[in-house]
Amino acid sequence: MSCLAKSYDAGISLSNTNSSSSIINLSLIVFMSRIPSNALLGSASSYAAGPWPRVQSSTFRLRRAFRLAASSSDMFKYIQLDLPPPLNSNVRKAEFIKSSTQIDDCPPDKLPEFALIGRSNVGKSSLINSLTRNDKLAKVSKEPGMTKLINHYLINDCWYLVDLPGYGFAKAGKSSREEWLTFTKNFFIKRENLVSVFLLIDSSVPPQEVDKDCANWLAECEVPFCIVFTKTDNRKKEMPANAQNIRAFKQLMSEEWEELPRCFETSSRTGAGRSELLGYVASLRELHLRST
Ligand SMILES: Nc1nc2c(ncn2[C@@H]2O[C@H](COP(=O)(O)OP(=O)(O)OP(=O)(O)O)[C@@H](O)[C@H]2O)c(=O)[nH]1
Ligand SMILES: [Mg+2]
Repeated sequence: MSCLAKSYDAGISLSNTNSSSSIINLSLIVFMSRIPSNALLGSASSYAAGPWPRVQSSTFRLRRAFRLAASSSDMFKYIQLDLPPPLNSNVRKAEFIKSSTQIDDCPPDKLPEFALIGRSNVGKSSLINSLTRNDKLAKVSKEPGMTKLINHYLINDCWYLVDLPGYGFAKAGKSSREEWLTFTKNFFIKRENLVSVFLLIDSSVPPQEVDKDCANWLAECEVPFCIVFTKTDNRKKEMPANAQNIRAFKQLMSEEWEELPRCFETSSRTGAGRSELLGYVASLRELHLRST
């Protein structure tokens, strides 16, 4: 595979290329190309309260595994690891553990975590309920700004889903936007056991600049993430079709990204994309275990 990465992705792409032997072919793609700082930081700063500090590679163990694969800041490496298929993608048990106002209050154990971020109302809490098949687990509301704290949900007693407050809530004042930034910045930077982030994008509306900015600063912070398009069942009147919105968002990202992070198309109403996302989580957990 040859590709000159223009911007950079500290992500993982999973593809089942060898179904006969039931081996998940885990393609670990690490782009270590220099980011066009004006494009990236310029757009990110349009809604960031301040410059996002770079994350130390030692902060995330999984990330350290990515780093080992790259030898220079202007190269990308493509490594394939053969892993057994995800064995434990079922959700047998899901429980709310706690809400935290700050990182120090989060559960102290080191179980692998997957955090959901995205604009207010994009469907983060609904996705948690859909993944766990429990409509009462996370609070859902038509009104944006429902989730205000870091909420930890323990799955099968061995990993966490983390619901975070949404961004881009127009009615939120400057101080609450800054609060959100401090909140999530700290979470991404300090949380050692954060394996990956799901960046949720509403497929029922055309691409939003703020979502692309969010993807860019996740990359800038070297936070591994995948993109989860939500509400694929929800066709809004007088809006382009969801598939068209998804294509347009990918197109927008491709202007800066040589290779996009892994993408999922989901609906919390119909359960579309649920098993794919859970399979992805299971494989990442396995990789995480191997890298620690
Ligand atoms: N049609 C449809 N509606 C959805 C879907 N997911 C969420 N919604 C609706 O979107 C609204 C917002 O959902 P939430 O899950 O509360 O969104 P959130 O991202 O957690 O919002 P905040 O906590 O405010 O950041 C609710 O009315 C949900 O019923 C989906 O897949 N399809
Ligand atoms: Mg919510």
